[in-house]
Amino acid sequence: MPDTELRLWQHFFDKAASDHYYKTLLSDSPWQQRMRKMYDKMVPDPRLTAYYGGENGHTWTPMLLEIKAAVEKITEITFDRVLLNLYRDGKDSVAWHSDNLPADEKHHHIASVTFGDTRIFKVRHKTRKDIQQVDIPLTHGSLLLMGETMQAFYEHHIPKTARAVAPRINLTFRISESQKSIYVVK
Ligand SMILES: O=C(O)CCC(=O)C(=O)O
Ligand SMILES: [Fe+2]
Repeated sequence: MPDTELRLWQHFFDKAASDHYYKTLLSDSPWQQRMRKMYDKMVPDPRLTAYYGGENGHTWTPMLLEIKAAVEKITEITFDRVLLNLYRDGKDSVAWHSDNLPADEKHHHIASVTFGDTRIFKVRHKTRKDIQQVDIPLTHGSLLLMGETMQAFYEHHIPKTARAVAPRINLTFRISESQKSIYVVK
């Protein structure tokens, strides 16, 4: 893609491993309902989250370290945080956003792993209208690597869907960012 690099491994984890990770993460993660200030109201995020690593995150579990090691091996990048998102059904979503700058004010790669039902990951350029928006179905066991310039030039979004969908878990492996605000919501 112009201005950045996106790499997708559709079957990075095989079905047996993905099923195992999905079931365990779904039942054992400390899922939280985050609230976000919008205008003057506090509104719940349309998904549940769990954050690991850093000063304020939960302590890494052996399973998350195992997934992280596999991601690091293929990408040759070392990550130190992971944000888990749980999309319980088609009503859960994430609004158009780009991920915030880490504390070091530099953009880094972000690796995104999916377990569970497929949802569409939409990507659009922030300023160039001549670049077509892309829709990437993120399937069970997939790995998507977003390049360093992705957050500066592009926004992404998981829309709600009227289809009957099972839960989806997404893990975004990141490099040292502040925990307080992970998104810039437009
Ligand atoms: O669920 C996804 O695939 C994307 C999640 C996301 O954009 C984020 O956590 O910043
Ligand atoms: Fe994001």
